[in-house]
Amino acid sequence: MPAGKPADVRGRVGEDDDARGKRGKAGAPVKAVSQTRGEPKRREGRLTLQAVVGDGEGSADRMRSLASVRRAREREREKRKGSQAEQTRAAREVIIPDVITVQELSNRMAVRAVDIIKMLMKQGMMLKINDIIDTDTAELVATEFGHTVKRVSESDVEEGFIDAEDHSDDTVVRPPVVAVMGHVDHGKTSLLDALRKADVAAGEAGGITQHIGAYQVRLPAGEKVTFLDTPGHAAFSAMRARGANVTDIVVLVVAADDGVMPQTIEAINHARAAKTPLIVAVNKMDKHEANPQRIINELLQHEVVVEALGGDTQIIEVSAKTGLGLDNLIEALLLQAEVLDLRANPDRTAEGVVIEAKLDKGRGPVATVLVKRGTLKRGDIVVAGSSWGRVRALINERNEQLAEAGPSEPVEILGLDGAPDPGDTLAVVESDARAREITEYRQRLRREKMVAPVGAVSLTDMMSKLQDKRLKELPLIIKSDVQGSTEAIIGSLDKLATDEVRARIIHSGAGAITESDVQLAKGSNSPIIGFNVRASKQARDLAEREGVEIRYYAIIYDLIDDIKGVLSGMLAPIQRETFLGNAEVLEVFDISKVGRVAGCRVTEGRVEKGARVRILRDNIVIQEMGVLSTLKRFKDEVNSVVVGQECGMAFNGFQDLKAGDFIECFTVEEIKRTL
Ligand SMILES: Nc1nc2c(ncn2[C@@H]2O[C@H](COP(=O)(O)OP(=O)(O)OP(=O)(O)O)[C@@H](O)[C@H]2O)c(=O)[nH]1
Repeated sequence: MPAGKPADVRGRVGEDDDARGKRGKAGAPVKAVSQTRGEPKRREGRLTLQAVVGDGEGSADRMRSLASVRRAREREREKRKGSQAEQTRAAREVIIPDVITVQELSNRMAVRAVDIIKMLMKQGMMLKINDIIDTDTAELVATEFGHTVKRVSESDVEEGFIDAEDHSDDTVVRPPVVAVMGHVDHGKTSLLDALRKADVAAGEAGGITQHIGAYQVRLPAGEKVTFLDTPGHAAFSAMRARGANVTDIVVLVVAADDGVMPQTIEAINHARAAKTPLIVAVNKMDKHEANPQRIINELLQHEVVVEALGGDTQIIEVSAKTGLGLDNLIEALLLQAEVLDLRANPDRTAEGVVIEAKLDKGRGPVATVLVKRGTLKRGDIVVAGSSWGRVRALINERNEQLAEAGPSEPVEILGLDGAPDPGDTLAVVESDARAREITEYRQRLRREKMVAPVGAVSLTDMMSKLQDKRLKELPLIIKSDVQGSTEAIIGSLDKLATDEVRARIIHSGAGAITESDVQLAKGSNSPIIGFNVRASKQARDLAEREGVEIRYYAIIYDLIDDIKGVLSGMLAPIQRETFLGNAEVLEVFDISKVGRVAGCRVTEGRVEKGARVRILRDNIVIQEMGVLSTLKRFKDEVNSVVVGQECGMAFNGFQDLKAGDFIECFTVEEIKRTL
């Protein structure tokens, strides 16, 4: 290596750091820079000075100066050792995820980033502060600095962040969260507006004054109902696609003068896929052409059975225009809520779901959060999606500043450092550091697309899940050019169904594949089948982002054949056993290191190493032993021993083996079944 190289390299790194320092990064790198840059110059200076002010004996002086430099270096090394000892004294357990930036590693080790960069440079790695290093490198660095290392998987960062599954402490009754869905122009918006008026404070000052994505109606008897006030199923399924099921009850609005329409059916399928109960509001009852009976019949065709017909769906006749039946609708909601027994624990750290979020010019990022459990308080440190912040203000739809918000309460929060996405979970964390750790991880995940979208939906995935026997139904969404083909496809798929496996059609219809279909697919874990139709650009993009598979077909036979293949994969394979031979146990020895060894004679057929064995006593199976791993003839390992020959077999873990037992040897073949 040329003599000037190290200084050159150092210089370059110094400049890099310097440049970064100027870009306004933390103070530490800047400080580190001056030292790094100063070091070689100082040394150079001393060298020259010693040489010049010496007693003129040239090379001797030079020798002395070199010696003194050496001593200086010695001292420096000692000093460094000392500081290293200091670091060792402050050794800590450094948590290292799969991927970490130099900066983050430096934070976690409490070591200057520049020192890490220097160390990496010695290993031949030229890295900058924001560069990512892998776990092995990070571990090497951390141990060099005298720390111990705990490796965690990236996703562990989120561990314990949210425990949405544990509802054991959900003891207090909470208001229901209601979404209004239905066909275009059937009166969703009008109904939501009319319902606002049911609020006790609606007429007075302090009524609902701003749209925040949801509002709470307070009823005279003290009950509350929370309405998501973005009508339609787009918002509902967008949230569900992100894994957030905030809606407890769906109000399905059907105009009495129009009846069940394509979007009514879509809404039914969305609610059904989310297992959310429906209440049907037959709207526009003030119109003389209103025909509620017709709607009951049409709903029946879509397996929505109203109470009058022995089903469990409440149907309420209303008019958003005149206010007719709104009391009944609210009563129906409260009744349904009671049946659902909706509960939450208000006395815990809050968790919620983002319903809307925007960047407000004056107020910065604003997110409406529906609190699911716990109580969200001003001052809480929260993480929502890949944003975080300290809650600066909580504002409700009446424009009131709140100190806290409890379960099912929608509130706008200020204080986040960015706008999260609707459907993102919000959770309170204990510290800024924790919040930063989670959001940095999530941002990185987003930036680098390090992993496929969580829970990607594809037929191949399905296949492997099905082989795990976790699923016996194949959920599908089918879109085709005309209703006739949809029906033909569904008819053919139905014929494939057996007692063990079947296709379950989550949603079907004629027309292009829409974003709503993709969201439904994501939320219900089903691939989309397009027959002679294509997905819109937005739907395609969304499918790609969310990892939803769309398969296109032009020939029904191909489609059915593919699905048949997937369903066949769902059938548990048949296990076919082939008998190889029997061996009688003559004597049993305990041999140290090897364990139980049986001296046997093959009485029938043959025994084979690698085949399966079980132990029989008086022709009764007393133990399955798995695979025969040790088979010896005299001293040699052999692969097979035939009838009449003696052999030794080792059996660990079965103490009861006795002379006179028989060892049955067999193979097992898994035979795939087809439909
Ligand atoms: N006569 C009568 N008209 C109604 C009633 N409810 C809504 N309308 C009218 O129906 C039309 C559509 O109502 P919206 O509330 O906008 O319907 P929507 O379902 O929200 O429509 P989109 O937002 O376009 O999906 C409007 O002209 C309303 O005035 C009702 O109860 N009676």
